[in-house]
Amino acid sequence: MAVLTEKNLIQIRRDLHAMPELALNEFRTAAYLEKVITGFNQQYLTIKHVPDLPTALLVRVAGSAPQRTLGYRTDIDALPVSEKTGLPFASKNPGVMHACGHDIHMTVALGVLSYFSEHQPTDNLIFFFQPAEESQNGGKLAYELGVFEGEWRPDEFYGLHDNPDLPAGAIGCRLGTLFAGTTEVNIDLEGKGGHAAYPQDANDMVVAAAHLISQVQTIISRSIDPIEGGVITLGKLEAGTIRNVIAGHAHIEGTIRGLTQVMIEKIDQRLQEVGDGIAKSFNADVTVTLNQGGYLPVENDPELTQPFIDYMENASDVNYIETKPAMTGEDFGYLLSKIPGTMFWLGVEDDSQLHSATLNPNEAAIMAGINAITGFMTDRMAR
Ligand SMILES: CC(=O)N[C@@H](CCC[C@H](N)C(=O)O)C(=O)O
Repeated sequence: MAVLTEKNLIQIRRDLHAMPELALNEFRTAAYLEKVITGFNQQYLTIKHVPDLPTALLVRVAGSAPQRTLGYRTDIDALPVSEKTGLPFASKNPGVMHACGHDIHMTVALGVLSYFSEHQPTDNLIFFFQPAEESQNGGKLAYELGVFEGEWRPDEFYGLHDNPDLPAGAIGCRLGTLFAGTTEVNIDLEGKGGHAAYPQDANDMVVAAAHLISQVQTIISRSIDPIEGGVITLGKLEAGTIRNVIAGHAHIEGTIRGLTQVMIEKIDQRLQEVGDGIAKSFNADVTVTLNQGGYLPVENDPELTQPFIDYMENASDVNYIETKPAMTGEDFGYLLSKIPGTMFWLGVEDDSQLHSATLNPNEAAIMAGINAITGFMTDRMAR
């Protein structure tokens, strides 16, 4: 097959959109990606599987006169969101949706790979199709499995995230921190259930959870420097079974975000303290489980990011926009803590936000993204 056309790419994106899979379960997605890739010119390509991370896929493109190896990473997982776009190619997997645009990410990566499979690069290229970005930190898992050893280790790593707030096809970036680090939070409150009519004989975990949730809101407003900021979102609460039974258990899930590691650790510590305080005042067992995994702040390396920005600012066909740091998280932060590189935004212009059931990225971003990235990589390899 020759380089993928815009028509091929749109079809690929729609196929991928219709078959979203959750973190570490992306088996059909990985098989689809591999099928597309095996249709490319194989002369310069080597495909690598990772037995202990079976939905990961790596492809190496051998350079003609390599001085270095450039890495390009895309994430491939979806979210537990029930799609409400009404699109003809909407998710066929009930309750699961590419609500974060990873279908666009994968399509752009395939487009760039397709280009370099026909136009041999001078440097080596590694494409990493990464499972489990939304949870389970697939990037960290891969790194710890030694996936990037030997000739599979990039010297510099690049990756994008789509952004509905930017015009379709625009490239957004900045020096330094692009995305927050995050900590996943689980809180279990254990008391004593009982009859709704006899609260004196029970220990109500709905009331304890309500107090905990309210107190947690004071961490950002009262303990954190407002100039630095931070976020705690408790997105899930489960407690009780019926109106006239006092709940003896409550379970809360959430996420903490901060732009520095110090900030994340401070918020983590305050959350633990609030949990301990609620345990004492409600005579409950409160277990706060915090897991940062690989979601470190995404730090763009200044030496590599400045040439990236220079290219994007000066390329006649790129709409470059300098962006502010965002409180979204990304486990590419972990990979960038090991291998220097740059993460950037690709504008997909939509009224719906990331993680929304109505997200409908503008597909014009696909070709614009591919052109910007192949252009940048070609320029980078010439230096
Ligand atoms: C870009 C994006 O939306 N990323 C996710 C990453 C999830 C981080 C982690 N699992 C957590 O929830 O703490 C995000 O929610 O920002």
